[in-house]
Amino acid sequence: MYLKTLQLHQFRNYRDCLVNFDAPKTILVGNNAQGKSNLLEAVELLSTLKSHRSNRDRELVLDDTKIGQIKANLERVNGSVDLGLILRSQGRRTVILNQEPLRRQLDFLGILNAVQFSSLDLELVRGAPEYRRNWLDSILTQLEPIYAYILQQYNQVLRQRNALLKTFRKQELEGNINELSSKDHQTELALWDAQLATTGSRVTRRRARLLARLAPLAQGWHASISGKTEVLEVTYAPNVIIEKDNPEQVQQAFLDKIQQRRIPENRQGTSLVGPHRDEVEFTINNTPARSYGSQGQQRTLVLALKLAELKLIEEVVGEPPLLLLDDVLAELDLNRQNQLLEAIQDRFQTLITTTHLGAFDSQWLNSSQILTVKAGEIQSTCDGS
Ligand SMILES: Nc1ncnc2c1ncn2[C@@H]1O[C@H](COP(=O)(O)OP(=O)(O)OP(=O)(O)O)[C@@H](O)[C@H]1O
Repeated sequence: MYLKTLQLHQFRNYRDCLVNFDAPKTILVGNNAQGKSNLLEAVELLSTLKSHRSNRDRELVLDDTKIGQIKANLERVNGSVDLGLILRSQGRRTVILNQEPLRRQLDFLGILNAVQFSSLDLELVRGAPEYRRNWLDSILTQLEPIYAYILQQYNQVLRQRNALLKTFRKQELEGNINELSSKDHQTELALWDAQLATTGSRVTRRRARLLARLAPLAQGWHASISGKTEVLEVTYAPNVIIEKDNPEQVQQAFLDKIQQRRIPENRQGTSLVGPHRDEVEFTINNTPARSYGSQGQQRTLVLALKLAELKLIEEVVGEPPLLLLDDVLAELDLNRQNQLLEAIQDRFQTLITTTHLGAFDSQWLNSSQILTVKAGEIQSTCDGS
């Protein structure tokens, strides 16, 4: 797929801006805080309807204005698509596909596919398990937009079950509980247990399937970037262990584990079983990458994960997704830059932000459109200037 134009109106620090992308690679160069990442964020929003930097639309709309807009024209194999997103500093968003506002946001997902790679992604290796869960979830949403709905349902059940456990715990501590109310609690909780198991097993099974496909791709890339000196293992460590991808069996495993954890759950007043406690483990040559990996190894690992993501989305969607490199290319040494260049060639449209062009391999510079970003405005930089 190919992003032909991007138009920003009152979005972040852009008042009005139109960008025509006329090469498979675009380098956005500029000093700090000029709006380079904001532009990638706009593409991310069109892709997932989420920004990894903000949950509040108020922050996305230009200060002192009420409505912001992102528009794009995307070329896909089966034709051209116009995407639009209206953001309000107060109030709901409007998503627009081919000039028609959509009732369901779900129908907007999966049209523009993109893989992001920023320096924050090192947290995938170093950070808390939540980063790795969010990473799996964002890939799944791109591959299978209905997953956004499945996850939302699970989180809703989890919130309600947690609220119930908290209330029971409070009543117990206050001594406000008798045999009858205790029975009522058990009955009510059993209903939520069943819902947690049903919705949770949908999440777990999808994450397991994703990692089964992603891990060998990441392993291949890691071996190639490290010159075959390192072996990467990517292992899904779900909170509820699944033996077979069978819905009934997974739900039963959930219910069994809930039963086992009943006492600590009641004591802590929160749900201890379910995919909100999943983990993904990375080991390099049998040592955990999180605690023992060197900076260089961790960077190689993240690059391998991103390349795996790119390939998998391409396989499943049937078209190469966009690649958004936010301030990471200049941090890669020339060997890794070249690996990346070889991997993407001209097949994956790539938008790259950087504060300086000096660290780029000349092959990158020669094959890219270079745009200068300054205080929310964009100028094209002609060759040799
Ligand atoms: N809602 C908003 N309205 C106006 N300006 C905003 C808004 N949100 C962010 N900004 C401004 O956008 C700028 C940050 O832009 P951005 O994050 O894209 O930086 P960048 O060019 O990628 O820089 P760096 O190289 O430091 O990452 C800041 O000046 C910030 O004040």
